[in-house]
Amino acid sequence: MASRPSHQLLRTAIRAAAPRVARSYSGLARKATISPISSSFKTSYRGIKTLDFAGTKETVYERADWPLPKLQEYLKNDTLALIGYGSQGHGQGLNARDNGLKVIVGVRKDGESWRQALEDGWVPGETLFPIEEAISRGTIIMNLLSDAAQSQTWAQIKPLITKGKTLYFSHGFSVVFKDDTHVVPPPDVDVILVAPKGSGRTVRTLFKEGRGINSSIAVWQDVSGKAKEKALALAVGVGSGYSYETTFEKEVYSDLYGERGVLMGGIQGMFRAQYEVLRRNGHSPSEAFNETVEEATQSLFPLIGANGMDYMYNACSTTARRGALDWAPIFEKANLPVFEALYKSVKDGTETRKSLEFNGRKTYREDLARELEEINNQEIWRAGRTVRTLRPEHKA
Ligand SMILES: NC(=O)C1=CN([C@@H]2O[C@H](COP(=O)(O)OP(=O)(O)OC[C@H]3O[C@@H](n4cnc5c(N)ncnc54)[C@H](OP(=O)(O)O)[C@@H]3O)[C@@H](O)[C@H]2O)C=CC1
Ligand SMILES: CC[C@](O)(C(C)=O)C(=O)O
Ligand SMILES: [Mg+2]
Ligand SMILES: [Mg+2]
Repeated sequence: MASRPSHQLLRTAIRAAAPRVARSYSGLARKATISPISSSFKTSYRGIKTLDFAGTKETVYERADWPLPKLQEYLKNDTLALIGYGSQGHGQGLNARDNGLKVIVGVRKDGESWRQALEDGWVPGETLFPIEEAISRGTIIMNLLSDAAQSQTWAQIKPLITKGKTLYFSHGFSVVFKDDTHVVPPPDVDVILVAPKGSGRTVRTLFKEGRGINSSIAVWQDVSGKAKEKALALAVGVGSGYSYETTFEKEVYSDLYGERGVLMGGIQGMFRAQYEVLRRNGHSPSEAFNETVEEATQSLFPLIGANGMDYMYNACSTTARRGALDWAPIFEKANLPVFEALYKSVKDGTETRKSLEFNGRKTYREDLARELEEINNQEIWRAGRTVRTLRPEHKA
């Protein structure tokens, strides 16, 4: 088994570093007029950590740096204007509201998002407004419109983002690909990024479980000198457990790449290819589905998630281990050129332009829904629906 730091070791390292961190945060505590941070370190442990990630030292910021009273105090004069109410708007908005922050939502009046916001308890005229009005009322403008809509609405939105406000994104897309999106923030506002590394639905469920999503944070423009601090506070506010520092560029390249690759497109393609070959060789739909998707998602992938690849291998037969070890490099070699092509397509803006064109259409919702319905009707996923009905938790 690969070695990893024990919790005991981690706790010892954290205790040893606590006084140094407490000192470095005492200045911050004074500026923010909050109770001295050193006292909270007596009861909670150090939130900021330098950890060794496979030989590279990186800094990770933890929620423990921002106990709720400190977070609320820090943002007490701010109104978070959350623009857009898709998956992230829902997750981040409800978490920030539950954290006691002042949050308002801005969406198109009477659109689908308006309806969903109403369902989640946002109140028209109090916490729910048309986009322009929400931006005017907010101090921290959280642009959570779809990436295509961020570009389309920029000309109307930009003049409302006045000096002293903070512009917040959850993706580096709009500002990094400015030649295509034309999103160039005003020079007199802080521009920050908090990008949860997971679906907005998970941002919400992990928060409700008392856990937190991993997020990337970055600063594009620091006018106040406090942009990073704000990003860290907001990351906690919207439900992050751990924040990893990056740049807008690195975030958008890795994110567009990952979702097209292993996270979504790659895994879909791999599942389908394996299933098809099983079917061509006379295996039944249930057998092909169980051996491809059900076992992966219900048994083996959670083992990787919990304890790593070696753990999953060791939980499988020696027969499986031998064969998988032999075939892994073959898959790696076959996939490497595909991933190289994908990264290039991301970095040169091809993926951005395709996304802007497609998701900028008036019919983007129906067009996406139509394609997803086609997938839903593929035999593999139809077979999956029946397999899932047999799960104990399934309710007829
Ligand atoms: N989905 C996720 O889990 C993640 C998303 N992100 C990033 O977060 C941001 C938000 O993404 P997500 O939550 O998925 O939202 P979506 O991409 O699903 O966008 C939905 C929102 O955009 C609005 N919208 C779309 N077109 C327009 C338009 N022309 N004018 C005004 N509003 C429009 C919709 O309003 P209406 O209902 O009125 O059409 C809705 O509120 C993006 O930058 C994304 O990359 C980052 C991490 C994960
Ligand atoms: C993997 C898709 C994602 O990047 C995400 C949930 O993190 C997205 O854009 O939705
Ligand atoms: Mg993404
Ligand atoms: Mg992502």
